[in-house]
Amino acid sequence: MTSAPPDFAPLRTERLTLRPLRPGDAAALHRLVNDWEVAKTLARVPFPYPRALADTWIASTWAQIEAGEAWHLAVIGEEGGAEHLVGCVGLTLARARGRDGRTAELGYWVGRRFWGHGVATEAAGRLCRWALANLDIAAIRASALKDNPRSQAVLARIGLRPAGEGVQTFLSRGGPMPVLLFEGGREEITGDAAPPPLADAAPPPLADAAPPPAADAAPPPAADAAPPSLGGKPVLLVAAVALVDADGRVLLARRPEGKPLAGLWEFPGGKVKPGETPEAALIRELKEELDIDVSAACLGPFTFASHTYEKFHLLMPLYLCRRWQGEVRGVEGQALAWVRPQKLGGYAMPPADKPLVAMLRDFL
Ligand SMILES: Nc1nc2c([nH]c(=O)n2[C@H]2C[C@H](O)[C@@H](COP(=O)(O)OP(=O)(O)OP(=O)(O)O)O2)c(=O)[nH]1
Repeated sequence: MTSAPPDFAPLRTERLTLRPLRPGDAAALHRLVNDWEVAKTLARVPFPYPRALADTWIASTWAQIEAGEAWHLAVIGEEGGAEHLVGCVGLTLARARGRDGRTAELGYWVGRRFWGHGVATEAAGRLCRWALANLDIAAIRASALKDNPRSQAVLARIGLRPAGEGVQTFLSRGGPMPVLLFEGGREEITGDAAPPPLADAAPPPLADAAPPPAADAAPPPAADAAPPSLGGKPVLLVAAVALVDADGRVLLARRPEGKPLAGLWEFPGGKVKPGETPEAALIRELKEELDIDVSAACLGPFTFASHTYEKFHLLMPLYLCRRWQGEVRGVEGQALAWVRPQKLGGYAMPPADKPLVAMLRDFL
């Protein structure tokens, strides 16, 4: 069994820290969970809860994090400058793949004296968003006892939706109990079925912001001309690139937690700012995001995406680039993957990218 704490950077929320459990948490954990009001809501917790079980369980959570099987974390709050254990939250990878990919099972409990403050929603929501952005999962499942409306409300607030009923064995209750099942995908939980264009990305002009007057130029648009829109939605112009290395592999970058569509893999790039050309935007983005220098001459127009999201219409020229200067690195801490064209389909990507992947596979 693992004897060193797992390598896991704590997750923070406004009021809480989620970090691996420590041996020193065992006494507080035992005190909080060896409470009938808490234990009776939990399937895998016996009651009474033996003190020694706290030590064994903490050690087993380390091994599970190291193995990439489950992430059970201590929820730590602060009171009067001192840290204290408030509860636990965990996600366990399901063995079987669901329809859209792997799923993880969510569980949590909060010590009775911390009830009623939104702790479970804050901690479980944070862990779910982290997991969707960093693990290879497409959905999260959970269950709550039929007679536990508080927990059902927490799951609904995180974005999980009812998914039927079931029966589960509860150690604490000594037998099978009826439960309600819940499930949520990336869109429900991260709330970005449709990433809104950010304020600074308000529909960029498709031409230069202030074209120099020229004698033979076409007449400027009337001052009250509507901003570019397609199908009644503002246009979001994004420039992206398929960087191809000497082995013919394509670079994908993972959208980090906090951004719309977090956890999906994309072609590096970003929004074209007012007054920029797509090439200039890409050169800037590649420096900012990957620390490489690319010249416009090395950006070959390849194809484009035209996709209607709920709040905007995305127009995204995709360039091909085989030459750049510098070592590619994820400056913003984003995960990167060099992927063989035939394997691109195995990466969850934004809906707009699906046709691009098929074209790249055929072309490369
Ligand atoms: N870069 C990139 N964006 C994509 C792809 N597919 C896709 O739908 N998009 C969408 C997601 C976003 O709504 C938008 C890109 O916006 P972004 O927020 O990543 O742009 P940015 O890098 O300028 O971000 P920021 O500085 O404003 O945070 O385009 C893709 O393959 N690459």
